[in-house]
Amino acid sequence: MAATAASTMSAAAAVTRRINAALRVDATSGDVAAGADGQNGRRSPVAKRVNDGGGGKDDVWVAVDEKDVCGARGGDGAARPPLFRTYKVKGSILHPYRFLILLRLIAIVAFFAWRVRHKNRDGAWLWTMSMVGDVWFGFSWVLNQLPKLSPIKRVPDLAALADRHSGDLPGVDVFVTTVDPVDEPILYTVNTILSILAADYPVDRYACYLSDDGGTLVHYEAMVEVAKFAELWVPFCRKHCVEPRSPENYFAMKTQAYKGGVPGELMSDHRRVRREYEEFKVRIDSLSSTIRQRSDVYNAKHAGENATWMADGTHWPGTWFEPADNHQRGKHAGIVQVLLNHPSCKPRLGLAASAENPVDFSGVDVRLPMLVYISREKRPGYNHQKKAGAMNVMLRVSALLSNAPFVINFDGDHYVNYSQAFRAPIQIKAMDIANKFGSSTSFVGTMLDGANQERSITPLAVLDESVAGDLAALTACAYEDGTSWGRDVGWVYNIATEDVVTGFRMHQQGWRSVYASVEPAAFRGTAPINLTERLYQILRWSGGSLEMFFSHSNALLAGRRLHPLQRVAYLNMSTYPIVTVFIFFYNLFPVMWLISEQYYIQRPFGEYLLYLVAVIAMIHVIGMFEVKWAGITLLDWCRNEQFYMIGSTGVYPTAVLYMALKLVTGKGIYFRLTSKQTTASSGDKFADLYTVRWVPLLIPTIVIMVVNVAAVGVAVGKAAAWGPLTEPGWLAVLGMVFNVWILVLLYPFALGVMGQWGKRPAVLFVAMAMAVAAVAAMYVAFGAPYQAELSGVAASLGKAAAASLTGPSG
Ligand SMILES: O=c1ccn([C@@H]2O[C@H](COP(=O)(O)OP(=O)(O)O[C@H]3O[C@H](CO)[C@@H](O)[C@H](O)[C@H]3O)[C@@H](O)[C@H]2O)c(=O)[nH]1
Ligand SMILES: [Mn+2]
Repeated sequence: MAATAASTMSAAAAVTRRINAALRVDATSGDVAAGADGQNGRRSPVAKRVNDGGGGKDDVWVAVDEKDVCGARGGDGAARPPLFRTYKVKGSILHPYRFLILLRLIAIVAFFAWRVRHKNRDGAWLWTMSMVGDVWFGFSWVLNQLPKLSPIKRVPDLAALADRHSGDLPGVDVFVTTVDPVDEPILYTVNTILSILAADYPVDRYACYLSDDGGTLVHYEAMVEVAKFAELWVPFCRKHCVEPRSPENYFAMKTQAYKGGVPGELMSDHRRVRREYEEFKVRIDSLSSTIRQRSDVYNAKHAGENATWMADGTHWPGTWFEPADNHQRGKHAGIVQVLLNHPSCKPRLGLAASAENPVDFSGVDVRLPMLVYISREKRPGYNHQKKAGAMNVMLRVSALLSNAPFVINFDGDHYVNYSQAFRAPIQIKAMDIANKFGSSTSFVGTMLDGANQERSITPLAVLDESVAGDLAALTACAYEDGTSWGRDVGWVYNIATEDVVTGFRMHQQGWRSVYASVEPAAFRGTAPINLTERLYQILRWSGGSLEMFFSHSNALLAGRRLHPLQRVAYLNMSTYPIVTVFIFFYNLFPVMWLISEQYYIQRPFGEYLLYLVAVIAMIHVIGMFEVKWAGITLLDWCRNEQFYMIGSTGVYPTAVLYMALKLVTGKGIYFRLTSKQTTASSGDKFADLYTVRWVPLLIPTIVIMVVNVAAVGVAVGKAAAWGPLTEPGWLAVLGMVFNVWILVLLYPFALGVMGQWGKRPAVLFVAMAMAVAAVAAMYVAFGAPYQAELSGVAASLGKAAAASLTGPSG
């Protein structure tokens, strides 16, 4: 059942992170695009586009009839389309899927019963260990499978909301975090901010905050540049309804259907804006050297100084290029700068085309939303709590400046991919209100307005002295001393995955979450393509998950407000790495077989094999069903399987080891920031893929690869020594299938550690073939005669094959 479990969990892993995503409080990951054809009677142009965009999936999803749920009647008595629709997987797919799950459950139980009845006498310890592993495999599979029994998604009709509640959309505070202009390339962050500033949401109802944990002047001045460039970019987006509104991604796109109102002007406007964007990028790129040069000039005038200077000729309060006291990483003052103040409530139209303004904005609202730069104070001796600490500072500062009832969070490398995305969660909230209080449009409107009234503070026109003092206090490290921040208030501290735990706390308190999907995908982000970087990232995630299990945020300890299936999902989320310890040892099992041929995991072998094949086949068929509605391709799924095997041979067992050490020694895990690139300016966007950084984390997987290549070699040797048609011969070949399977799963890893050579996979195949041939030859020359002599040909070969079959099957 080892093999079963491996694949059980491969499917599990794919979904684990997805579960995580669905449970996140921040909207950044809470959305996966999988459009469905809304069968609403009425379709506005936007709705139509949305539906067409996601077309072709209605062979999987059917709308749930919600008449009585959402009361499709407006206050005026006229029938209205619902604000969003709920879809479930249609019966002809769902029923066989559930039936298979039941069947597999029965098969597993039968398998356990059979194994218990056929206890191994020799090698009892091996048998016992593998039983423990199998029980855990089965249990974790159930944890993973249960929450997926009834897939549901909700698709908001954004146009319906625009029609009914556009006047009373509530306030939203948008938080962006960044740390380092190099590790997290500043170009990403700049695009994140621009995509937010250009979002299709009432400009006077949202504000954008950037938290810069590096406290660098480069980031601050980049935001000054962004505020300037936004005056062109945002009205351009509005005028031509472009998507997506992150310029880098927009300009990288091929042609698309025009959605704006003045197609005739697109060409020239596009050309103009593109040129401006290129110049803007050059300025962003050279910020670092511009600031250095400026600082050199000022420092020359002030003998003995080595400061970093702002454009206005004053010292930058944050970190300096040349670290100095109070101006270095981890030790500098707090900074809050409002770069764009809150706009007026009335639209302000732009200027007609002229010599200075080549782009005609005469019919376009040119207001921009509020933009604030924050760098919290840093002092030695404080645990700054990474992103969670930054988020909590933003919560406080925004409470003073805009105090919106809703927040959305982006990492510095995420962006808004669909400009209407901010409306979707609001829409679902509106629906929620309608379900509770009835669906009179104007009444729901006042309720949403009510939510907005929580904005008790009128936006500040100017930041006077007293506000500046308050802001300084709110960004100070000492502010949270002796308070509940990080425990019962705000983002949760002392955990590597603050997002998951914060979401968990909210669910625990009775907050409900909804899985909404829009087409095109609402938000997008980047993932590291460098192998080492990616492994460290999933090490942080899996380590954080285990920490969660061994903290008071354990799902078993949550109160009754947590939905039972949510509890199961969180249990799965916080225990998923454990199973890989068993997978790891199963993968190493061929070692036994190389040393000696005396080991069995289970007898009688034929039946054991039959059970294995059955449960493995079933898990894959179940996975195929999930692929159907997950909106991923078969290739995506295969890649997921591969990456899961890579993670479970090195990273996840390491996370378990770390956790065990932490429990014993009380020392936590140091988790580092995911570096987004190593080759900052090398033009080749795949350069990172071919950079190997040797770290101990790579070793376990390499060992497993070597062991399995050797096992293949021995199997080939056996087949050659005894002839492939003899019983020992074909058993050896059969056993090899499992080793090859492991190697296929680890193939991307092998390419990854080859670095530049990875561009030529043929090299890998040749090297593998040579290694296999060498081991086979060695076996024929030394191994076969020795073993034949030692234990008698027939007996030994039967067992050897058994070991090779069970060994790698994890
Ligand atoms: O001291 C710090 C460290 C990190 N960050 C920010 O936190 C975000 C996430 O950090 P990153 O290293 O990029 O982690 P990822 O694994 O890519 O991020 C995922 O996983 C994290 C931990 O679960 C979540 O916080 C993120 O939202 C989620 O996107 C980035 O915007 C960072 O700028 C800070 O603001 N301050
Ligand atoms: Mn990230």
